[in-house]
Amino acid sequence: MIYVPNENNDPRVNLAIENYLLDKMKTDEPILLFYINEPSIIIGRNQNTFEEINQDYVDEHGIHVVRRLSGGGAVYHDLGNLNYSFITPDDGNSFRNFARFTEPVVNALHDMGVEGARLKGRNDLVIDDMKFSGNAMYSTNGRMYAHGTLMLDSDKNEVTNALKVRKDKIESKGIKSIRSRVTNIKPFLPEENQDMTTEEFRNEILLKIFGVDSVDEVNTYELTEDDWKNIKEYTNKYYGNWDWNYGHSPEFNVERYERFSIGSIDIRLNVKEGKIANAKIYGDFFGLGDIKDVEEQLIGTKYEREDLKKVVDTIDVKKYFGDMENEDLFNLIYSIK
Ligand SMILES: Nc1ncnc2c1ncn2[C@@H]1O[C@H](COP(=O)(O)OC(=O)CCCC[C@@H]2CCSS2)[C@@H](O)[C@H]1O
Repeated sequence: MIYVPNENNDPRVNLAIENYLLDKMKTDEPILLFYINEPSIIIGRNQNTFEEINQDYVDEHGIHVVRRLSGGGAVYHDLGNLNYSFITPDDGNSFRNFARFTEPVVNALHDMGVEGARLKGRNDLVIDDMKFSGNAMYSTNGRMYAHGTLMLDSDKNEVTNALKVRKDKIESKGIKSIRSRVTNIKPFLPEENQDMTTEEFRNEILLKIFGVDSVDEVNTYELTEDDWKNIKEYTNKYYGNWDWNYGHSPEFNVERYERFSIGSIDIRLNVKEGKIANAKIYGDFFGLGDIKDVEEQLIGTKYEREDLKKVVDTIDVKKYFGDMENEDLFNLIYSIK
């Protein structure tokens, strides 16, 4: 096994490193990568980002939103969460065999005194039936990775707040995350280890997985300047790019209705690849202009705060709707009440 040290905390970079190692480091030896992310939501490959996150909350708290290659549901990461990733050749028997890759981690946890840790169901690690680790896999061109989270000391409130589904009705063909009771590992560690940092926890797990007493004994590969050049490309092209993180979502519909002093407004949007593909506005308001003009102005706009705000600000709302403000229209289309 080869260990690739990594102290990066940016989820866009971390997922790029993992993707790069999968594509380019063609070795038969399993590679072990760890990463710790700043507050972020990591969306499953086939999910609808718009549906999985609380966008207003995410914007207010500067939480990253990044889509990964592996399937499964959305998870929340912060600096109290350690992610591990085994990158290996795909022998054809390991895909969906979660036990194969979670076993070394579960054993490491047992060695550290977390006795109750075990695999439950398809892809969860639990203690007392409470989840502390979600796992997923991705396979391409004869190579695969199996990765998982380890909630050592995450902010559990944030897990709920950031992942809260938007209140407005969004119909989608995406896969919904399974909501489960979560726990941190920390309270289950022996008392003398409960003040461990996430990095110290990582180093312990590393030693246990390699079965050695010191980091010097771990077979290590340091990323080179050339590796970094490639990793930056992956970051820009995918994980740092709105089109991948949001635009890749399945098509969905948004329906918003509100009664204003000028009458009711009912907006129906169809969003494809993250952009408004169709817009219909109904209601009993008295408009001067043809509402079709407004619908056409909305078409092609990204269903995203800044772009949408720019477009809505150019609309002469008084002409089309009567006594209301551009902000009212924006909030109706986008914000959560
Ligand atoms: N960090 C973390 N760890 C464990 N469980 C979590 C976490 N965040 C949220 N959840 C819970 O899991 C469900 C989603 O479970 P679900 O089974 O739908 O999805 C997963 O587990 C996917 C795991 C992906 C792991 C990757 C590893 C490196 S990058 S991300 C969510 O609704 C919460 O209840």
